[in-house]
Amino acid sequence: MAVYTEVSDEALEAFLAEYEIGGLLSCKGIAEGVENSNFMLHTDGGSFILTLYEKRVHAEDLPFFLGLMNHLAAKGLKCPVPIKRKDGEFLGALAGRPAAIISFLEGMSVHRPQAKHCRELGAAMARFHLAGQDFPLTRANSLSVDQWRPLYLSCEGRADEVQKGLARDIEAELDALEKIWPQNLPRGVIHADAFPDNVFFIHDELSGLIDFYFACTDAFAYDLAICLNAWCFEKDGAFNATKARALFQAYQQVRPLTDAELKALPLLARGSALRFLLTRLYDWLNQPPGALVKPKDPRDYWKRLRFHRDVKSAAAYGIDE
Ligand SMILES: Nc1ncnc2c1ncn2[C@@H]1O[C@H](COP(=O)(O)OP(=O)(O)O)[C@@H](O)[C@H]1O
Ligand SMILES: N[C@@H](CCOP(=O)(O)O)C(=O)O
Repeated sequence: MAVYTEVSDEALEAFLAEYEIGGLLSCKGIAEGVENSNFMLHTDGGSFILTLYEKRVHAEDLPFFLGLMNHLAAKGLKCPVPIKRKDGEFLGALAGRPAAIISFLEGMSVHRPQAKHCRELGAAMARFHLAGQDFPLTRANSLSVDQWRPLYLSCEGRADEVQKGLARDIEAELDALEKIWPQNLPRGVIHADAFPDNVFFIHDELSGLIDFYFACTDAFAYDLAICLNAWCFEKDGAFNATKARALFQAYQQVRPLTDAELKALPLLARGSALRFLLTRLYDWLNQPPGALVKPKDPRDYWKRLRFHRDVKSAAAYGIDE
C-alpha cells in the first residue's frame, strides 16, 4: 500500500486549516501508487487527493509539477488542479514531508488496454505536448541517458541476481545508447510516466491524466516511446502493432511527427525500455524490509529492450513513413 508516512488527526486538522475547502469529513490511505503517500480526502468542500511527497520527488521540483498541472488545467487539459492555500501557495508541509492537495479526477485506469484506449491516449498526449508549450518553467529529465549509468552502478553489479545475462546486456546497451542517443528533437514538457495506471477513462473515453511527478523538459517523441512500451505490449511480452498504430495515428492527427522524430523512434523506445528496466531493477534489489508495495518486475522491460534492438524503422510500429 502506498502510504509511507502516517498522518495524525491533529496534524491533518492543522494542515487543512491553511485551506478554504471546509471541514474534514474523512481521510483514507490509497493502496495504489508507488512513489508517494496518497490519501483520499473528503471535506465539506468536496473530494480531493492529499499527497505527501516521498523519496524520489525533490522539494525543489514541486513548483514545476504543481505549476504544470495548474497550467494544463487552465488550458482545458483533463488533469487534476492543485488547490491553493490561504497564503496563495500550492505547497505545504505535513508529517515532516512536503504536501499538497489536488482535485479528485473521476474515472478508472484500464488494466488491459485495447486499441481504442491507445487511440484516446495518443490524442491526449499530443494535446498535452501542445498545451505545455507556453509553460514558463523547465525541468531537466533527471532520469535521462546521462543518469542511467550512475543508476546502474548504484545496483552494485547485482543485476544477474534477477536473471543471468542481464548485467552484460545492460552494460552493452549503456555503451551503445550513450554514444547514439538522439539530440535536437522537438522538445517541451513531457509527462514521462504515462502508464495505464496514470490515465483514467469513463466508458472508454479518456477522462484525464494524473501523476505528473516525473514530468520534465525532453523530446516529445521520447514521451511517445514511453507510452509505446507501457501500452502496446501484451502481458506475455508480445508486441501489439494494432495498438501502436492506434497510438501513433491519433497522436499525429493532432501533432504530426517530424521525419527526425520518426527515424529516432526505435532508439527512443530502446532508451525508454532501459530507463524503466533500471529503476525497476534498483527498486527490486532495494526493497525496504516489511515494504507493502510490491516492486515491478524489471524483466518485462528487458524483453521490450530486446524487441526494439531488432527494429530497423518506425514502420515496425505500424507507422506509415
Ligand atoms: N487527482 C486524482 N484523482 C483521483 N484519484 C487519484 C488522483 N491522484 C491520484 N489518485 C489515486 O491515487 C493513486 C496513486 O496516485 P499516483 O499519483 O499514481 O501515485 P504515485 O506517484 O505514488 O505512484 C492513483 O492510482 C489513483 O488511484
Ligand atoms: N511507472 C513506473 C513506476 C512508477 O509508478 P507510478 O505509480 O508513479 O506510475 C514503472 O512502471 O516502472
